[in-house]
Amino acid sequence: FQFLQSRPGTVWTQNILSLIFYEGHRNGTEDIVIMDRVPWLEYNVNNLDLANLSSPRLFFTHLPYYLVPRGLRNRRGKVIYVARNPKDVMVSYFYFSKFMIALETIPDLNTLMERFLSGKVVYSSWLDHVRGWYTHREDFNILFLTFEEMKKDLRSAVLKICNFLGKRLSEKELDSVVEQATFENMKRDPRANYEFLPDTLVEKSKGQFLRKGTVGDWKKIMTVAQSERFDMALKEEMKDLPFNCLWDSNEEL
Ligand SMILES: Nc1ncnc2c1ncn2[C@@H]1O[C@H](COP(=O)(O)OS(=O)(=O)O)[C@@H](OP(=O)(O)O)[C@H]1O
Repeated sequence: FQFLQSRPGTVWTQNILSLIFYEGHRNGTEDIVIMDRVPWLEYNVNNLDLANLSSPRLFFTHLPYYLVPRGLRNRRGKVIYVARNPKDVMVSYFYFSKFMIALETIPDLNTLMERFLSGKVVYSSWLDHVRGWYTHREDFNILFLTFEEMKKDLRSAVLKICNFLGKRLSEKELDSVVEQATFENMKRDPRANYEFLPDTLVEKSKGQFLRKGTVGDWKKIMTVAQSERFDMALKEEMKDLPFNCLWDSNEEL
């Protein structure tokens, strides 16, 4: 199982899980898109028979902790929660909303920022989402990861996932997972780059699902005033959560 909020690196983690668990995905002999390898829990897009998927069943979701299946509360099933610097999440979503036809295009960043901070966005408040999952962590068998640590040391992140899920890979297999999960290689992999999305869902001239894949892109688009407004709304609230790395000022671009 895997649980995430919107734009934190879902597709990235889906791909890592597919590469870890499916040899045919890893060695390129099978051509199954990651959406079918690790399907969406709350929205069965491709009408898969979810109950009868082979074990271990892998899903992704963007749901808050209180909406996921009750069985997970008894630590039946494992949860990987991936968090990302909320400024990067918001900026990524800003571009994503132009690209996805079903999402309302938000005209400017200030408008999005106020909605983002008050939770009036898809999947609701970033802060409540992260805080909810973190404060209820004892109820779940859960591993917290950040986009930033995955970016800094992908190999260690993949190893953490393998250890958590009890999957042993050889050094060679691990190298292959890490290599294929880099941003550049995922962009080239038609099973992972989401270019399979039809024109009825996305406006391809307006962007890409895998856009930049960097840490700190917010610095290029948010003004100092916007960043301060963001800090004021979130930093105090987050001081008891162990996600300070998300705010590290040494983030690379
Ligand atoms: N391999 C790899 N390395 C680094 N970054 C990656 C990778 N794969 C996806 N991404 C980036 O993740 C962002 C998309 O997030 P999600 O997949 O969570 O989007 S969604 O919620 O499912 O719509 C989006 O971020 P931005 O580029 O900042 O927009 C993707 O580019």
